[in-house]
Formats: sequence, structure tokens, C-alpha cells
Amino acid sequence: MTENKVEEFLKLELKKKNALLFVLIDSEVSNLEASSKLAKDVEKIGASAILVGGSSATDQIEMAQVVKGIKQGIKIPIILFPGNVTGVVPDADAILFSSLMNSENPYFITQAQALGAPNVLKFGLEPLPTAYLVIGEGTSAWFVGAARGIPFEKPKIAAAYALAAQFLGMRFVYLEAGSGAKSNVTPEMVKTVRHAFNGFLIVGGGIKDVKTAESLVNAGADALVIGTFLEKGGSISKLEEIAKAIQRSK
Ligand SMILES: CC(C)=CCC/C(C)=C/CC/C(C)=C/CC/C(C)=C/COP(=O)(O)OP(=O)(O)O
Ligand SMILES: O=P(O)(O)OC[C@@H](O)CO
Ligand SMILES: [Mg+2]
Repeated sequence: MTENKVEEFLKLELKKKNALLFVLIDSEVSNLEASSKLAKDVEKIGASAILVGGSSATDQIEMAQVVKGIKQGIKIPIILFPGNVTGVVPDADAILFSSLMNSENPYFITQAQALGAPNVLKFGLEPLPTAYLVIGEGTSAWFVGAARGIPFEKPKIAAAYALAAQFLGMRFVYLEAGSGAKSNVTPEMVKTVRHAFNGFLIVGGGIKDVKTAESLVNAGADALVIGTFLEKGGSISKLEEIAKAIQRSK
């Protein structure tokens, strides 16, 4: 078993599919039964990973139960998406070990990481070194993470952060417009970041239709994260259309 099992899996998936769909399950919003069903359904339609987390998901017991429960029914990896140290729980395959590089609070840049690292090791979670960049303002991740949001129309700033992330040895960049964001990250920003950054590029926040998804993948996104669309009752068949479309774009 390689140490970078999930990262290698994602790279292989990327070769096969061109672009990947990650589905975000918020353990605060969906209970265990609903989460397990959702995870199985999205695996069937071609999602490559399940992210579990939330910026205000602080109930570790609940999150641990959801992760454990989901895991039994699926083969694709479960990747933790922590908003704080409370997001580090056992039984997942990996964790977006992220630094909110454009936070104004050093807690979200290095301190939460230092506090969370021992449990990442203890629980045997694969850390995926991730630069988490919050774009725009007004979302939970922006507020909770004390981010100085990168303006949507300033792609070069995002690219400079992504380049810095690369120089710091991070292999993942996550461009985050925020859960339920009114506007998604622009394809232009994705394109500019893609030119600067050589690793795995994740884009999320406010994506809910085929056209947007295709445009972000064509601009160079490796994976798209979708959460709110399903939380708000979006259908699995529509999600399947999105998955199919991005797997043939680019
Ligand atoms: C590596 C460790 C242990 C912690 C990282 C801590 C960092 C960098 C946090 C970033 C700031 C933050 C609050 C990120 C939230 C990320 C997240 C899970 C977003 C998705 O959740 P939302 O849907 O926005 O949350 P709500 O449902 O609570 O609105
Ligand atoms: O909930 P949505 O808007 O799909 O965003 C997903 C993810 O990027 C949020 O952290
Ligand atoms: Mg949420």
C-alpha cells in the first residue's frame, strides 16, 4: 500500500476522466441515513470522492458517525474537509490538509494545522497538502475563516497565491467561492491559476449547472466540488449530467 494512496487514485481517475466530480456532504445538514444513501447514489453516477465537512460543523461525534456510516457502502475515497480541528475524525481515507492562505488570522494558516496534525497521524488519514483560497466575500467559509477574500475580478492575485503554494510544496489548490455562493469562481481566474500552478486544481462554490461546470473544466479545473445543489434538493440525474459533461470536456 503506497502512502499516497488517495492522491494516486485521484491522479489515475484524472487520467481516465479528464475532470472529476467531488460531492460535499455536510454532516450538520444530512443525517447518517440520508448521507449514506447520497454517497452511494453519487458514486453510481461517477463522483470520484466524497468530501465531509462544514465551516460550522463542530459536532465531532456526529461527523465521525456519518463518516463511518458512509464508508461501509462505497468504494470511492472519503476525504475530510475540515473547517477547524473538530473536522479531524477517524475512518476517512484522507483529509484536505489545508491552509487558508489568504486568512487574516494565523490560526487558519498554521495553528489549526498544528493542533490537528497529531490526530491526522493517529487516525491514519492521508494528508493532502492544500492551499485553500477564499474568493469573494459574504460566505460562511469567508466569515469563519477570517479571509481577506480575493476579488473575483483579480485572477492574477489568485495565481500569485497558487504559485506561492507551489513553492511551499503544496500539491493541491482549492479555489473556493464559498458554499452556496451567488457567483462561482470565474473561468478566467481558473485559467490564470492553471497557468501558474502545476498540481491538482479544485474549484467549488455555487456550481449548479452543466454550462458553468463545463466552462470551469475547460479553463483547467481538475475537480469540481458540489454541495448546496444536492442539499437544496437538486436531482441525482441532473448531477449525472454535470458529471458526464465534465468528463468529456477539456
Ligand atoms: C487542517 C485542519 C485541521 C484545519 C483546517 C482549518 C482551515 C484552514 C479552515 C479554513 C476556514 C473554514 C471555516 C473553512 C470551511 C471549509 C468548509 C468545510 C466549507 C464547507 O462548508 P460550508 O457549507 O461553507 O459550511 P456551512 O455549512 O457551515 O455554511
Ligand atoms: O455548496 P456549494 O456551493 O456547491 O460549494 C461547494 C464547496 O466549494 C463549498 O465548500
Ligand atoms: Mg454547508
